[in-house]
Amino acid sequence: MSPQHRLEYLQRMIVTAAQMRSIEQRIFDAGMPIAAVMEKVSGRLALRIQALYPQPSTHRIGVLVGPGHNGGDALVVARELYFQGYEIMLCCPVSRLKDLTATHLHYLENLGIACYQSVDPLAECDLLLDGLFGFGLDRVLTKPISTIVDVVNEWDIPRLSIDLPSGLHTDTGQVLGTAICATHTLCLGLWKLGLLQDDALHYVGQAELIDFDIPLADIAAVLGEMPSVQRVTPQCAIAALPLVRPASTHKYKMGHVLLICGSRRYAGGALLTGLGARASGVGMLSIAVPQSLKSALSVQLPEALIVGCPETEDGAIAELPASVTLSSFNAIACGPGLTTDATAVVEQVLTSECPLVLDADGLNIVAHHGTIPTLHKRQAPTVLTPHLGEFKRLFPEIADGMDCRVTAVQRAAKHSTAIVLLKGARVVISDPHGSVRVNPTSTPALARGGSGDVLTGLLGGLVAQKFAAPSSTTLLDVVQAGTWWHAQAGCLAARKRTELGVDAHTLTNFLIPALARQTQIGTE
Ligand SMILES: NC(=O)C1=CN([C@@H]2O[C@H](COP(=O)(O)OP(=O)(O)OC[C@H]3O[C@@H](n4cnc5c(N)ncnc54)[C@H](O)[C@@H]3O)[C@@H](O)[C@H]2O)[C@@H](O)CC1
Ligand SMILES: [K+]
Repeated sequence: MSPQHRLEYLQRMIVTAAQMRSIEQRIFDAGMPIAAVMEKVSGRLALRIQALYPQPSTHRIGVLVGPGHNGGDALVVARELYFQGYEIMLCCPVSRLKDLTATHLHYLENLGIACYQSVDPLAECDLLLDGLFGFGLDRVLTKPISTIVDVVNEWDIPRLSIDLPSGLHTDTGQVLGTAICATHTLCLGLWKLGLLQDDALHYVGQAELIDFDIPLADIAAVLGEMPSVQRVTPQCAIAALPLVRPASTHKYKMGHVLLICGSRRYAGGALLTGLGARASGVGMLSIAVPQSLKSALSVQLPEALIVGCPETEDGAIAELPASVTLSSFNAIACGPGLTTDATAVVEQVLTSECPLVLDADGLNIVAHHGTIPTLHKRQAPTVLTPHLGEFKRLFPEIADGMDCRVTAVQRAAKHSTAIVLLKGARVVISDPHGSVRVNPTSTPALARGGSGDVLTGLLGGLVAQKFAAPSSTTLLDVVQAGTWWHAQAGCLAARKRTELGVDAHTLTNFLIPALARQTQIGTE
């Protein structure tokens, strides 16, 4: 495998602490000495740290040393940086160290490097390395370590965590008492699940993977040939998008999506969903809205077929006109701006045999009817796109006390037989078989009213294209690709316009530029 393919493969992998330990054990059992692995890891860490924090602007580095091999890594990095001319100060608040860690500490002390139990002498450093705990952390931090963590978090000094910020649970990303709030996290070998949990993001800072040549066979032996939990990468997202259209195609072969959205109260939801669907490249776009929105929407989306529907007194869609045949569409996306008055329409689409993307009030109506029994009656695939509040309404038993978004979404998808996409800073998507995708790149600029409507439209258009023509791309692939694309548009818009400047309408204008940019990168 070429280095580029290896890197792409590693970027997709996610491990729990138990899986990492099994992989590590296989390497040791095969004959690689533990000390040699530590040297290798730390050599690569030291190179990266020098690139991120070059001399002379960074000169004095404080190193927090814990009892295990995370502390050992930190000591070997400290030794290498010392020989590169950095001034090193150690803080090791524990007396019982693992043997290898103790040996390295002994050598550093013999080199004349000062090691303190207190952290106070490190207050004037230019950079702090956090080697207190890695994936071996198994309980809540207590004094004096918890105090040290709290003290350094107050200092105005960059903090670089080795493997993961000390104090974070490796799998759930939850804070065990307190945790280092890192500027950078250099994750070793394989991405730890906890770094992809929303609760952890405040602590993780800029995260990077440091490859240390774990044999792929050992990864596959533990995670499987097709690991069920994966990160979304640009390559796999781009591969699932309908970018190359057959030369002799026509509009009906490129999918026909029906959007059902909007109400007099939430007229904008229909437009944003429509603009998202338009960007998907779908061959035909039909939008069912309350009759009173029809003329305004026709002006704003001239290429779409706008279907005016009878309205309730409050201006919600009362029913679909008899002229609409649901089975003639390749996909339906339903929900944004509907209000819960549109119950009859949602019931109607649920009984259709058309692939369905459900969002917003579409989800609330399903939750009201009982999620699992309602979805079990469906013949065609369903994609649910809840935010956390909607997820709790849809799956109250699963959401109750959930500490890991990945396992919660996995369970929700299995129980409901739908694809479940849980929105958040790190969107998690699972199919009913338990295959999970986590989108690792996004922007808080997307935390804004209407950006979900854009996603629903985009997904609707992509799903319609998938079902319009036979393809080997799975529905999960399509949903992860749409999620990635939406996030990339947010990132590009935030770069050009600041995070404040990414209203949902603006976001739709960045969908195509973001894709154009990424596909050039992806094919280079
Ligand atoms: N997986 C791998 O292949 C490699 C792992 N390495 C490093 O080794 C680390 C894992 O090493 P370890 O297994 O020694 O684990 P850690 O270094 O994370 O620490 C575990 C030690 O801390 C103690 N401990 C756990 N929670 C505590 C708490 N709240 N308060 C006080 N003590 C606590 C444990 O009893 C144990 O002695 C990784 O994160 C990484 O930095 C690298 O050295 C080399 C390669
Ligand atoms: K650490």
